[in-house]
Amino acid sequence: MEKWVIVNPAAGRGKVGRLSGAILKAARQEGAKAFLTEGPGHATELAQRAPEGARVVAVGGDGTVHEVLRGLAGTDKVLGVVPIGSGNDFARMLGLLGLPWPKALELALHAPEEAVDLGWVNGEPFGASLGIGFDALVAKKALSAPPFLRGMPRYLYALFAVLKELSLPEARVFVDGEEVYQGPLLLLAAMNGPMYGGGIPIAPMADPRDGRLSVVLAGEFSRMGVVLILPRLLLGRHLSHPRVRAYAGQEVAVEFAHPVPAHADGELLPEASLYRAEVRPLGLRVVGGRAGVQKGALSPRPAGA
Ligand SMILES: Nc1ncnc2c1ncn2[C@@H]1O[C@H](COP(=O)(O)OP(=O)(O)OP(=O)(O)O)[C@@H](O)[C@H]1O
Repeated sequence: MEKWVIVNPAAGRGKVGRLSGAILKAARQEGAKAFLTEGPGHATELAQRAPEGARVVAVGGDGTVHEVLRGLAGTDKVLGVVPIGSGNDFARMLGLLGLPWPKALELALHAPEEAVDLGWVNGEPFGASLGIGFDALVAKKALSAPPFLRGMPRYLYALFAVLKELSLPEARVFVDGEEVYQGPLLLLAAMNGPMYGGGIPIAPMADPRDGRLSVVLAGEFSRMGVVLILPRLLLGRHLSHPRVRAYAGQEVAVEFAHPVPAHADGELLPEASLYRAEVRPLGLRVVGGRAGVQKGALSPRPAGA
């Protein structure tokens, strides 16, 4: 079986770039073909070029994983991950955080594979998360934040800029063909894993092997309501809020009168007024943490050490 390692030097705020020489060398020593991405979209092209049945390892954060996933979803290629990004929610979903990179690479190249559910939305695959509405608006706003703002300050700038001009779209939401909500919508998350946004537990109950998407919907919220629910969201205690609803299903459709932003695994999607998401149960072959746990290979050391 061929093994390809795709390294995004821009991930982890430059950390992967600093480690890239050592990562490429280690991968080649293990008999893998190793590549540095040259820009956005390149990881998808590389993953598409890998032969059928190959194991393709993404080295970076959720953006890198998503790009590789776009290149291999629906094939029998196997996805491995070495999580060294600033957002690593897909790796977190697989139980892969907490390994120094050489160990994570060894696991990704040699551990047995397993299967997890695979999400699709409007023809685009997602591994951990689909977010429609507020969180995607914040991600979009962050793209135009002043360049000197990075990390959390950049996120907070975008958050408050979106809050300032908050206007909720009217939506209709269908789960497995049944209309479950009609009204103003702050956000809808259709989740395969429990977290998005770099560790925000939006759907603590999500299980990537249950054959369903966990849907969390926040309806009509005022600006102050958004600010007040944020601490509860960060603690995963938002589901009991009266304006928050949770569902699970194999198909989710969200209809708006106008296009509304959405993201898949944190990457902005083409804006649409209709999002149709579905899950392919155990439709993605991955190298996850379970095999490593069984072999005793996981340790509690910090990631990327
Ligand atoms: N060679 C490159 N130069 C610049 N950007 C690149 C390159 N290769 C890939 N990218 C882009 O880098 C982006 C960030 O990657 P990724 O999300 O994996 O890292 P991250 O540190 O987790 O970033 P984020 O803070 O966005 O979560 C991706 O959207 C990808 O398109």
